[in-house]
Amino acid sequence: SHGPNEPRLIPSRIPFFGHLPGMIRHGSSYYGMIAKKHNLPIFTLGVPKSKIYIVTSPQLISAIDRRSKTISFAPYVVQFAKRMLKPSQHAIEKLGENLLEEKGPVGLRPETLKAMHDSLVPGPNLDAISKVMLRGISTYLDPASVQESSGSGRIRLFEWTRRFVTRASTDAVYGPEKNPFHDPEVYDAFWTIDEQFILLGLNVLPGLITPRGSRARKLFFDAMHRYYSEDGPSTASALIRSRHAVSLQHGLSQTDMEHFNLSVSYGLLVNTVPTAAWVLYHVYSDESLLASLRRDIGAFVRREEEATASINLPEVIAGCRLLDSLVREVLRVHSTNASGRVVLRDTLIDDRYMLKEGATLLTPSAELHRNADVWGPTASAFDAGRFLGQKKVPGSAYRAFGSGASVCPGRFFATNEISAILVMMLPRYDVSPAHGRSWVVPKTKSHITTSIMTPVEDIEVRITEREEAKGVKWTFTWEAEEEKRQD
Ligand code: HEM
Repeated sequence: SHGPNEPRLIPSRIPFFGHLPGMIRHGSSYYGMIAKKHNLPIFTLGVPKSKIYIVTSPQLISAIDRRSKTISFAPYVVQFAKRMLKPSQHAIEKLGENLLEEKGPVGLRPETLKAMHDSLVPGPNLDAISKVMLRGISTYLDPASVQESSGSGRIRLFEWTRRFVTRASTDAVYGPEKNPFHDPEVYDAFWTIDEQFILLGLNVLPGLITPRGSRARKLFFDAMHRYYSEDGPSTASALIRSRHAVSLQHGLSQTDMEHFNLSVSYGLLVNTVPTAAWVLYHVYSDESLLASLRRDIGAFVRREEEATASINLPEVIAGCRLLDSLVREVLRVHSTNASGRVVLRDTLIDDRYMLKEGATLLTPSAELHRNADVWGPTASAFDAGRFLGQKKVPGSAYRAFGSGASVCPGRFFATNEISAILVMMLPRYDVSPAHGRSWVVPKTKSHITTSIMTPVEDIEVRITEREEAKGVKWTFTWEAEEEKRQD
């Protein structure tokens, strides 16, 4: 049934399955096709046994964000846990408690989320993990390591980025001393789980449907078991320690805590890796952007002695506006998340639209990021400087990290890491396509669980040290200035 005040139902010619085949065939671009045809700020798509509201207007998103308790992201978190993390019944019950937050922000889910936000917000905790991350990245990006990775002369850009971002991010979060990802088998297992995500997520006889995925998940859980048994969390970041404390308070078993780390690693890695690789691609494939950024970053280089150079990362991140704009623009252009919510109780939004309990609500980022009413006539083009001169857009129109109560807690860390990679690369290295002289714009694909598009085929490049960088000893530091932050 469909109420008169519900968002308009878009009819489908396919009985029973409704819009499901279109959604499977076209992925998130299906919503854009329908939005364009009907030009509606919100509409309903029927699917078997349920309905989905699609929102394409930033104003309505703000109204929805204000109702985050009844139009909630939390059921997705519970579903993710049930399908992917092999939790105990007790853990699932705990996670599903107080979903509507009628007792206030208490319970496993809201308290864990708060612990994540608190430990990743700009401040001493974020500085501490950024420092460890920086150390990890600089080891991989020193000339000897880059030379080693170039073995045959070619580097697969996304795969290479994945290697050092995984290492540096997990060292930062799990602590460099006992980080389970040091074991190459754990690294491979994690990325196999990602590859087999859809099959594992079906949660039906995974051992038969995806033996590889199933084995990888077991290997990952076993590694986390060793980490917890060796008191790994005591050597970890505030993020892991505070999650650990909340889990203990809610009586989670050690096994559940170990398993829940798959979701931590997932959030930590799967979007940062492709974003960092895209940033490198966009800068190195555009000579004038490359020159501008080298000039702007150059202003932050200290040369105290002959043949030495140093950069303090927080200064560049705070002061280089083009770098900031570039990272935002890469995320805007390649973002493809649906930011799902579940309507937990009938809710009226904008005094007009009645959203019914049990329905799903999606705010597809790609659609909003291409909206010319918001971004102007160049909405579909890549423009690294867009955010330098951009007229004010509503915050809810920029969807790369979601918004409202479920906004990504890792956004500051991710931005620090992506910026750090660029700042360490640009002064020292040239990157050129391995085949031919010109860069080819790659075809892209989306992945059901990640928020960033990836190329259908990896981009092969050559990385060479710049003449002017040879023989110079580079140092990269993370010294945050407390006073600056308080301004
Ligand atoms: C470029 C990198 C990243 C992108 C594009 C990204 C994007 C997103 C998006 C779109 C959401 C969903 C928000 C919503 O639906 O409203 C999200 C949620 C989340 N992200 Fe990120 N993320 C990134 C990096 C990170 C990092 C580094 C971490 C961990 C340190 C992280 C942890 C999380 C967590 C835990 C959630 C779930 C929040 C909740 O439960 O409400 N993300 N992220």
